Amino acid sequence: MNAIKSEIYPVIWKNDQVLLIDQTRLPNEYSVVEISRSLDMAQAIKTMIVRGAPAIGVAAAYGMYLGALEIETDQRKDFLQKLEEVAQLLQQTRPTAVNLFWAISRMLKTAYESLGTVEEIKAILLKTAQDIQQEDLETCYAIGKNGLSVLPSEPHQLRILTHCNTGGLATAGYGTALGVIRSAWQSGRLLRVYADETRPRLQGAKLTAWECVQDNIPVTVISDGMAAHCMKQGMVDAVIVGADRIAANGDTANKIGTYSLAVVSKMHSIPFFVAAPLSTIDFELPNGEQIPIEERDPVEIYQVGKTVICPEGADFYNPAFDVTPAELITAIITEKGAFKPSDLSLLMSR
Ligand SMILES: CSC[C@H]1O[C@H](OP(=O)(O)O)[C@H](O)[C@@H]1O
Repeated sequence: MNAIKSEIYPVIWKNDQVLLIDQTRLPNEYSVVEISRSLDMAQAIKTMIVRGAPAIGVAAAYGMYLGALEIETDQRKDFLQKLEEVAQLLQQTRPTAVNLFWAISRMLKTAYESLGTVEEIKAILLKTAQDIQQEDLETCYAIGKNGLSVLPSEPHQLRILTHCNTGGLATAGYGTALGVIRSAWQSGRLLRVYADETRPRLQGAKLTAWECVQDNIPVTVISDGMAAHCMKQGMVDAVIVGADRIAANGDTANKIGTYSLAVVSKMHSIPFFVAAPLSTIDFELPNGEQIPIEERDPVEIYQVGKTVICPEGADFYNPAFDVTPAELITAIITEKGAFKPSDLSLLMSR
């Protein structure tokens, strides 16, 4: 079997600060940003210093605690009112990943349900943020294990294509889709990963490739446009991606480019899996039509590094996510097991 390192934790609580791996500087520079204020945490999420649906949920939870520390009152009502303002600040950072809103709601619920003093509430908020982080790490290990049970049985060593980054950097650690890939590697079930570079922010080329190299997992980086060709050439046995928001019927919002991967996978009868924690499922949304799709600054399209690659006069469109219809998804792998999209309702209130 194969050993892995997988000690990549993008968010660390240490000495009354949050330490974030600066994911905008990887893979060329491993640097850590120290966050002590809720405003700085909001900025870190918006600028993608920390990114990845579960990871921004964990980051937002600590952002709520940092915001609570900034509230200087011992009056419960006043404290809760100001904590709502911190929640709004963090909710305005990125609209698609439901994990962010789930984590903020859980922190607010904790505060409202706590009957102690303001100081006692603050202490419980820290514990809740730490619980959210630990639970997500354990969830990723469970997703990794559950993913093994649905991977194709042949060939024994699989060639798995993935999109964007869904590893330790995108979660509390270990990863969702990349967590399944790690588990396959540890079990001797993986031959190679094909990582879409994932324009425009290049999370695949920069982050997934970096995580695979850290764990000595064979990885081939391809441009997004090559995925269909690789499938047509018979180079891919399965596709596994993450998710930012899954509607109740299984429609899934994920990094832009996921939908086209699903269409081509269907065309070539290649199983297409989504790996995500229950905190990514939005049971209040009946289908994917209402999932808010973040549109980011066009500079991400027309500038690569410091080089402008497009002429003056061109227009730009930069949606950060797209929605894959449930009928294109073979199974959704969660910490509770793998489910057909049509069976997601079995997971409600689990
Ligand atoms: C563990 S799934 C992470 C999910 O989030 C990513 O988006 P972003 O890099 O913009 O935060 C991408 O959609 C991944 O699939």
